[in-house]
Amino acid sequence: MATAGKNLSAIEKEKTPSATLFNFGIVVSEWNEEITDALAKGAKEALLELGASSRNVHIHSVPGSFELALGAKMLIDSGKFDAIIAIGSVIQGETRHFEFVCQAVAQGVKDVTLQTGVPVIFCVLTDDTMEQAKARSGGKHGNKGVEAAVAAVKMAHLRHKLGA
Ligand SMILES: Nc1c(NC[C@H](O)[C@H](O)[C@H](O)CO)[nH]c(=O)[nH]c1=O
Ligand SMILES: CC(=O)[C@@H](O)COP(=O)(O)O
Repeated sequence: MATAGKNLSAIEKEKTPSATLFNFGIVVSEWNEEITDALAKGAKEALLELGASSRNVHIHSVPGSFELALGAKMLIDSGKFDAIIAIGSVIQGETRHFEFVCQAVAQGVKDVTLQTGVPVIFCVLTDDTMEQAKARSGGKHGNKGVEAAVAAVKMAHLRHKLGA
């Protein structure tokens, strides 16, 4: 199912554990900050709705999506977080730079989460247009930050349950 068939802001509370026990780091790209700020707001609000306390949700910014993987690794290395949400918005420009940034951030986030064993949730919009990005950061398709928050809680809970 494509995003168009989903409400990214839907939280199925009966299927989502409590966030009360966990500490969350959110690393946010400054590029397209209208979009990334909206994603971060949605993610934080969802974490609080799921029981996290505000003092256990820490938001840090990086210049662009390419830096998200290293930013996530820095937060993980602090030893303070049970899960990380990596937030970015990459929008196609005139050149192939879009392809390289998208590939780098996807690969980088995957590498960091697998190397460390700490959940790093990929909340990076990769859109052709600003309109598509707006639709997925609080617009007609909901907010991908909410979806990412739910994923972060589920993965933190699974890691805690398995003692991983
Ligand atoms: N064009 C976008 C970028 N580009 C910047 C890179 O992410 C990176 O910060 C730079 O190459 C320096 O290393 N970043 C986005 O997040 N979104 C874009 O649309
Ligand atoms: C994703 C990008 O880096 C891109 O937005 C930059 O724009 P351009 O390809 O026109 O240089």
